[in-house]
Amino acid sequence: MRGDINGQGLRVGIACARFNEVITKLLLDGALETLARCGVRDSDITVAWVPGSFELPVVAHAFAKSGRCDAVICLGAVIRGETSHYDMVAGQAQGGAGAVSMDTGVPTIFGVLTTENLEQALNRAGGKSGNIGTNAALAAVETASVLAAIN
Ligand SMILES: O=c1[nH]c(NC[C@H](O)[C@H](O)[C@H](O)CO)c([N+](=O)[O-])c(=O)[nH]1
Repeated sequence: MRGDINGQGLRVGIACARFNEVITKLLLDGALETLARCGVRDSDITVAWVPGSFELPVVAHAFAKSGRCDAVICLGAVIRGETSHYDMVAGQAQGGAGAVSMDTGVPTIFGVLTTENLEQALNRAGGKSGNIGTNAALAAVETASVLAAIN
């Protein structure tokens, strides 16, 4: 069984962290462009900005429990050089996103960069290593497709 990347009719919630917005805006741009390429209508996409990656899971959970989202994407950038609590922020974002998926059954995609420095983040936000926002959007559409086939 394989999912496809046909996003027509798919409703997507995106929780995006404002912290390191210079990076997360690029991730969001990549995700939105990819969702459009997959056929997801603009009107079926809701973007919610949160202060930082630590707050992503609670908003992702609200999207998933609303009954109005077939997939949820969490976008953020946690950069070690800027914080002494890097592991806590990154851990909450990762663990929280996974918990939302398992708690609700709504695919909640972890599109949060965890890097050592800004350069590594820029490379993964549309630079030479691609765009994690694009990858997250594709994962959201494909996983929703697989779940639709199973259910
Ligand atoms: O998304 C991030 N939030 C960060 N902190 C804010 C955090 O996510 C919460 O918004 C804050 O702790 C308030 O709860 C970061 N740093 O601290 O460096 C970071 O690198 N990335």
